[in-house]
Amino acid sequence: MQPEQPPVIDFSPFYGSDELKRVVLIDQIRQACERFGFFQLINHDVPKELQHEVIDQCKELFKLPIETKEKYAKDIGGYNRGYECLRSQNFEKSGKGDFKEGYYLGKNLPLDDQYVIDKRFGQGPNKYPAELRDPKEFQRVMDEYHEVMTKLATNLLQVLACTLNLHTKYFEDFCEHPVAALRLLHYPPQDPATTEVEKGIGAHTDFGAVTMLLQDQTGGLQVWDNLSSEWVDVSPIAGAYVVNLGNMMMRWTNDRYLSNLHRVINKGGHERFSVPFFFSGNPNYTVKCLPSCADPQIGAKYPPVMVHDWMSGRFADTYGSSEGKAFGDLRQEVVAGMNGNRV
Ligand SMILES: O=C(O)CCC(=O)C(=O)O
Ligand SMILES: [Fe+2]
Repeated sequence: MQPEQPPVIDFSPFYGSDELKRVVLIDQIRQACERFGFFQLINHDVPKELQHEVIDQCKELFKLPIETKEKYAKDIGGYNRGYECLRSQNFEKSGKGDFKEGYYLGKNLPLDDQYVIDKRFGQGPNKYPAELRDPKEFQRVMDEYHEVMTKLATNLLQVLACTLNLHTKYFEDFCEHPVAALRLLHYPPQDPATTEVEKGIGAHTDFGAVTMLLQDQTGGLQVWDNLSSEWVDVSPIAGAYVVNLGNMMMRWTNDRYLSNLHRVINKGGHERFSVPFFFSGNPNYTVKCLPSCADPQIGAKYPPVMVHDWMSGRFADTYGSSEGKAFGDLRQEVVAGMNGNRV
């Protein structure tokens, strides 16, 4: 089997009124979710200028001295916001740690928000570094971008509902007051002479429902192609989102849709910037096998789980004392899913 890149899908029919084009869009997304769990989305409604501003602000942020960035460390103060230094994650456990630094942001919630009071996963205030050249502009760009991406994810979930023969509004409650994180990422250039062991980010699957990633033109992202058993590049397309489903969506669809392995190796000699947006839904929502995905013989393979519990558990796995699941564990989980009975 020849390796294949995930498909590029035109989202414009979502905004139009041509029913036939909508049906084609739904079919394309369904096939991509079953085959790869990955696709690239073009002709969405996120302004290109805002995307450029986000990448520019990333560059400003990571230029700050390490002592300044460490003042905003993710480990200080909870809420899953702030800076994570180079090598702080080690997905494959085989090398020195992933060669990237990151910065988590979310919706900037006040401390008296009920979800913050209830200590719901990922709900809280942002950290905006005061040392930036223009801190106010950083905040404006990130807050605006978070809002626009929340809307795009909500729109995409409407289409996903249709791909699963569910009502367009099926995921509406799930999309209310969502756990939604922006992760600004900076990958310094790797030494081209190093072995494959060195990774920008080691092979892993994402935890949540859907991830929508903005990447610059550097390249380096790869996804596992199960049919050819090879890593394939996800080549940068200016302005496009690399969309992938997370483990929660795989579980929700009873393994019908795939949460696929991906990794980054940045050997092009340039620094790389990317910004994944992780959408995981309302923390109080209970995810249980979708009605259209239950297996005729065995029904649901997994018990229901609350979004808050699922996300807290998966994050503890990755950032906890054991520093994450080994590649083998994650892989096994995904392969088990792919071999599972499909509806
Ligand atoms: O930077 C990328 O292209 C991938 C990032 C990623 O997979 C993640 O943060 O989960
Ligand atoms: Fe990822």
